[in-house]
Amino acid sequence: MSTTPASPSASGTRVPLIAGNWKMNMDHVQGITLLQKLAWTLDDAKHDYRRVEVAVFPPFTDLRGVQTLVHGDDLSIAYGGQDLSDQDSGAYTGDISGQFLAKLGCTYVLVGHSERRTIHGETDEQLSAKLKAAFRHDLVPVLCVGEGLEVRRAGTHVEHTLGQLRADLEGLPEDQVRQLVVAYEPVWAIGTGEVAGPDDAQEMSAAIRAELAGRYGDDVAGAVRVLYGGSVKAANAAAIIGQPDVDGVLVGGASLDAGEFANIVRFESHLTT
Ligand SMILES: O=C[C@H](O)COP(=O)(O)O
Repeated sequence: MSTTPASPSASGTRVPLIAGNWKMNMDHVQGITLLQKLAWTLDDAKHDYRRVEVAVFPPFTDLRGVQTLVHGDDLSIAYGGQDLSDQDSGAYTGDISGQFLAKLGCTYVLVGHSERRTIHGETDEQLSAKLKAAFRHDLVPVLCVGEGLEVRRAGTHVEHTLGQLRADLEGLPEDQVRQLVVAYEPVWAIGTGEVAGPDDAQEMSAAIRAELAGRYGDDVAGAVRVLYGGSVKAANAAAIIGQPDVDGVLVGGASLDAGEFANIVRFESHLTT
């Protein structure tokens, strides 16, 4: 049964978002199978999508198939692109416009994932332009920020991550900032099995929210969802999302297994009361 995907309510209550980033995995056939399995598993568990929102970020080549399945089967799973160009059209070989993602029914788009920052050398200036491009096409950006191991060891991770946030949000109006999702991803914990503890996730999420409150006011800061990403599994998701300033998770490897990802979505059922 479909319901409109959840979003933060007008009262400021933040609906948790469980997002699966498939990265460069799953061709368009495998992607459909994975999404079908995920939807069936969550259906069997009578998952309430208004209570916990679910989104997937497949490779670009999967998006048309994902759109067809989501619409055809009336699924409540949202989806988005893993990146977008800061331009809308033109001679930019290999790039994908936000306009194309919007036309494919994407709700979200990842901006500044650490693999884009490190492997592709994306700068904060480019990411700031990509955020603006996303909003031009009514896409909700999931802005990824976070520090590498050396910065963490030096103890300057909060300052470093807030510096990225400030630079990326440069020039963005308040009404757009309030729609954002921010994902804190300590790079040293991505795909390594190393997980920042729930306290680390809370420390950074609270710092991000305080930064937003200082610049845009409590109302805006209270609306922005802050996710944690880095080796999240069903076994550690509940403790992380249980933190007061953590509003969900951005999952890589574990999102490629429908059963494991569904268990992360159902994190509330693993909470001890
Ligand atoms: O986008 C997802 C993050 O990079 C985390 O990936 P991971 O769960 O495989 O560590």
